[in-house]
Amino acid sequence: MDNNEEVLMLVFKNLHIGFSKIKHKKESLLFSSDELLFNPGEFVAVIGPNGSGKTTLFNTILGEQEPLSGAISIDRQNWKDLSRMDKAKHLSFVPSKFGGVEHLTVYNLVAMGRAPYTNMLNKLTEKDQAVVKKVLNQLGLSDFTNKNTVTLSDGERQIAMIGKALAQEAKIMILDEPTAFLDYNNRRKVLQLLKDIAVKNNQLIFISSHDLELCFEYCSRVIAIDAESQMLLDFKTPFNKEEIVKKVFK
Ligand SMILES: Nc1ncnc2c1ncn2[C@@H]1O[C@H](COP(=O)(O)OP(=O)(O)OP(=O)(O)O)[C@@H](O)[C@H]1O
Repeated sequence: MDNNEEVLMLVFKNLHIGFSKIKHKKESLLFSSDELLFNPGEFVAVIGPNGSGKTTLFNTILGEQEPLSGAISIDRQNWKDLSRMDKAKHLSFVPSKFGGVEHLTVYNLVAMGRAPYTNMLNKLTEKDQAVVKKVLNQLGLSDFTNKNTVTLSDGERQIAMIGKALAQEAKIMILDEPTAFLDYNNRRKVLQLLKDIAVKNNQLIFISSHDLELCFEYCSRVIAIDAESQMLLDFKTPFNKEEIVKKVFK
């Protein structure tokens, strides 16, 4: 590839998102989108009213469900053609709520992010251990290494989950409502952390959120689901907040 050519990370090609015919029900389209390109280093918020399709969009990107039509490609490869392991090397996912698991330490949680690179026995190589250590340092989690994940606060646990995703070294990170269960300070802390990661690691990060003001403040791009026109709308900074809210939350 020509070195000057921009690498296109993720492309939505005329996507139609929704649910296909189930039993006697008709196919239900939630929204469609024109061609959209996402590049490394972007911090993208997916916003929209309850039930507009944010989780469905993430499930489609994650390959958990098929688009009604259109396609998603990553680095010019059709997402559908990649193996599960290859997908895990490209894309990490952080669910909204993780309550912790008894006896699972922060170190072991972060180390689980190395799963796509380890063998069947999940034995960490020196390189894997170095990545886990680096992530723990980067996120200020070194003092929590041996702490049980059930005993962490919601904020600490969310950061540990981001650590697991970082250890996965995927170019794209998707977080479903990462601030939903956090207090005001931790919301800001997590969003600042994600913003820094996007820039420093040159990663493409997607979050879904109902914290519109914070999305406008921290994100570099907002993808909004307009349920009325059934279209995905694309906004870049500087955001015209009033216009976006008016269009999407009628
Ligand atoms: N398996 C399914 N089959 C058919 N429709 C579904 C299915 N799962 C979800 N839906 C519907 O699809 C729509 C979009 O749901 P989705 O969870 O993606 O919305 P959301 O924007 O993430 O909502 P929220 O902000 O409340 O989390 C909703 O109307 C929901 O009822």
